[in-house]
Formats: sequence, C-alpha cells, structure tokens
Amino acid sequence: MKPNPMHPDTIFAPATAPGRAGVAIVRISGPAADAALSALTAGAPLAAPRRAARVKVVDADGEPVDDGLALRFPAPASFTGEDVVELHLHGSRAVLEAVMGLLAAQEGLRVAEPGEFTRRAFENGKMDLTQAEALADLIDAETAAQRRQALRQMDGALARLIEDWRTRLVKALGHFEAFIDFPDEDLPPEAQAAIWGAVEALIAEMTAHLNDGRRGERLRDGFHIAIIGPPNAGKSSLLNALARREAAIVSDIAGTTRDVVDVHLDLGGYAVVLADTAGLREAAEAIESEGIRRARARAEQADLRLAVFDGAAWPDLDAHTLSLVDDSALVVVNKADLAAVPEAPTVAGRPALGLSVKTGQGMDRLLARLTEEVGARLAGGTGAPALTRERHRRALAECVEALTQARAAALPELAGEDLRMAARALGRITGRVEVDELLDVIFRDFCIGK
Ligand SMILES: Nc1nc2c(ncn2[C@@H]2O[C@H](COP(=O)(O)OP(=O)(O)OP(=O)(O)O)[C@@H](O)[C@H]2O)c(=O)[nH]1
Ligand SMILES: [K+]
Ligand SMILES: [Mg+2]
Repeated sequence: MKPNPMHPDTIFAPATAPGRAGVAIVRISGPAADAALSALTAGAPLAAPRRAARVKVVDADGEPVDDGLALRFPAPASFTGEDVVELHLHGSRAVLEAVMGLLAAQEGLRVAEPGEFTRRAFENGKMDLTQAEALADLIDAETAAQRRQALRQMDGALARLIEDWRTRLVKALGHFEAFIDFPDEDLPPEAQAAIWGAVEALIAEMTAHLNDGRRGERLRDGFHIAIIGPPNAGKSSLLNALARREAAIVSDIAGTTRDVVDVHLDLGGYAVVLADTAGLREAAEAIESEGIRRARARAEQADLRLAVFDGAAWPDLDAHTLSLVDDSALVVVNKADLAAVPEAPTVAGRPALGLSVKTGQGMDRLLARLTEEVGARLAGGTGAPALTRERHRRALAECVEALTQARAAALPELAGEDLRMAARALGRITGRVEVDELLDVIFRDFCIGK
C-alpha cells in the first residue's frame, strides 16, 4: 500500500486477552506488515489475501518459535484500512513474549498504543466515531440488550441518523448562504419557507431524541434501582437474594446498613445497578444520619425506587417511607411469613407485592415485575437508534440550541453563523466536521442554475 503520511510506522499487539489459552492472536498493521511476516517466517512465500496459511515462526537464527497460522488483509480491505497481518499462535506466555520480541526488533515496527488500531480505522474512514465507540461497547457488553445496542450502533445506525440530519442542515445552510451572497435578489418566499421548514423539522426530530429518557445511556451504563425502606424491613436481605450472594450485611439490628451497597445484575438481558441503602428513620447518631442522607440522595438519582416495607406489623406501615412512595416507585411488603400480608396488597392506594425473602414466596413475581418495569423504560418505542453517551447528548443539545437561535436571529448573517454552529455540533458526534467541504459540494450544484 502507499504509506500513510500520518502513520509511517507499523504497529503490532496481541488481539486476545493475556494468559494461557489454546490460541493467541497477534495483529500487525501498517506498511511493513507483510515484511514483518516474511521476517518471522524465514522469507517463506506469502499466502494469498484472506486465506489462512500454516506458518513456521522462527527467530533470527532460524530456531523454531511456534507453528501457527497467518492471515493477510492487504489495504484497504482490512480493519484499519492499512495492510494487516494476523498471526494465530499457541496461547502461551513464552510464545507470545518471543514473537512480540521478534516483532519489536524489526525496523519500523512498534507496539500499538491502546485503541490505536481502531483509531487508524477511524482516520482511514473505515468507521465514524459512533461506530468506534460501539466497538468498545460491544467488547464491554455484559448483557444481551447491551450487545444488541452496540451491534446496531457498530452497524452505523446512529451514524446514519446523524449524517441524515447533518446533510439536511447543510443543505438548508447552502440555500441560506446563497441568499446572503446575492443580496439584491430577494430569496423567494418558497425558498425561505423551505429553509425554515427544514430547520423546524430538525428541531422537532432532535428534541424527540433528546427527550427519550436517556434510554441509550441507561441501557449501556446500567439502569439504576435504589432499594429504600425502614430499618429491618429486609432491604439488604432482598439485595442479597437478587444478587445471589452475600453482598450486604444482614442482621436483626435496626440501622445495620450505612453505606450504599451496589450490585450489578443482568435482569432479563438488561444491565441493572441495584443499590441497598440505610433504613429511613430519625437517626440516633451522626454516622447513621449520614447513611440516611446518602440513602435519600441515591433514591433521588435512581431510575426506579424499590420501596420495601416491613410486613411484620401489617397493615401498619412506616410513615417515613410512605412519604417517598409515588407512582414511579415499585412497592413490596416483606416478611409475609410473619403476618397475613396479601399477595397483592394495596399501599398508599397503589398496587404492591407481598413477599417473603426468607421463604422465597413472591420472589418470582417481584423478578417478573422488575424485569417488565426496566424493559418498559428502556425499550425504544420508535425503534430509532439511541444516543448512547453523554457526549452525543451534549452535542445534539448544542445543535438544537443553535438552530433555535438561528430561527430567532435578527440578521440573515447571524442566522447563517448559527446554522453553521449547529452543523459543526452534529459533526462532532460522528467525527465528520468538514462542514465547508460538504457545503462546497452542495453550493456548487446550487449555483449552476445561476
Ligand atoms: N421472618 C422474616 N425475616 C426476614 C425476612 N427478610 C429479612 N428478614 C430478617 O430481618 C432482619 C433485618 O434484615 P436486613 O436485611 O438486615 O434488613 P434491612 O432492611 O437491610 O435493615 P437495615 O440495614 O438495618 O435498614 C434480619 O434478621 C433478617 O434475617 C423475611 O422475609 N422474613
Ligand atoms: K438490619
Ligand atoms: Mg440493610
């Protein structure tokens, strides 16, 4: 391939996790990738592209190092867009160390920095920023819903949405600038209507995406559920039961839990962060009241509050916790084994669940309700690709702000500047910021008729 002036050096790194394994893969990318393979295999002829070939890796003295497979992906049809070679070796520390050492000793080769392969793929136009982020998300995915969202974004669903908005916006901007450049000719009213109609439509669509309840970020980072309730209601017991491990201390002493205890769960394919908190009451001392302050703060930030009442004294329920129960909370009454708590009690006029963490009675129903609740709040009603990072949301909000400002601008020049700002904000999401380039193309077409 012709050397990329931006990346004269060839990089290499293990593509598989460290440690003993049947196979370890080392990836080499850059202009010297094929030369590196030749050097490792005593000049054996290179195999055809994208065909696995058996190779004997040898050191500088011709001593065998390993027996493996090599795959070549000549530029530009590779992950990075450069010449890429993949070596499939035996996954031992000794083999990997030897091969890494042999590669490092070659002229023009160096160990890749974290994320450098993907960075080169982005710089060579193989993917946009949202796709690069999605690749990282897919590697980190722990639940089925995270995997699906990451795959979809990696496939370019979000990038296409943003690019569609950006193209429409730059088109409107092109028409608008034509109008500024030819001040003696009045922009015909239908052209004006078209520009502002396009801006209105963009504001409406983008605002709908911003108001999606942060579903993409929640799905990616985890949906936060806070368990709240009076002391000794069995909050920590419930957390442990849902987490299937003794994550929080349980005792019959009221006020056991002080710090917020988080556990990560896979709830029906959704990533959930479940928090146990201190029991709510008028605290006896400073440490407990700090715990209660944290409990309230966490309850406030949570996406869902799971209120746990002590059913031992049913139907008397704790007033502190009752005051925090609203329509968005899920309510359970625990210790149904100690009192005649109904399966479906009514608490503060709202339907609740009777439960015994001790006997397990009602736990299946609670799990089903929780999964249903989380699913309902995370599922995308429209099926449109979600914004999955705060970064996307900020840039899109900036774009809407600039569009709104453009609409209100007193002078066409000012409105034009606002529209440019809006387009740049969108471009930052995908990493395609060359507004002028795109504008040139559109503007050129536009002016042919003049
Ligand atoms: N009989 C009965 N006891 C339970 C049940 N769930 C929890 N307990 C007991 O109730 C006591 C308090 O449980 P915890 O889980 O520590 O309660 P908590 O709400 O976390 O209490 P604090 O952290 O002090 O606010 C413990 O002795 C538990 O074993 C239940 O369903 N039935
Ligand atoms: K307790
Ligand atoms: Mg507790």
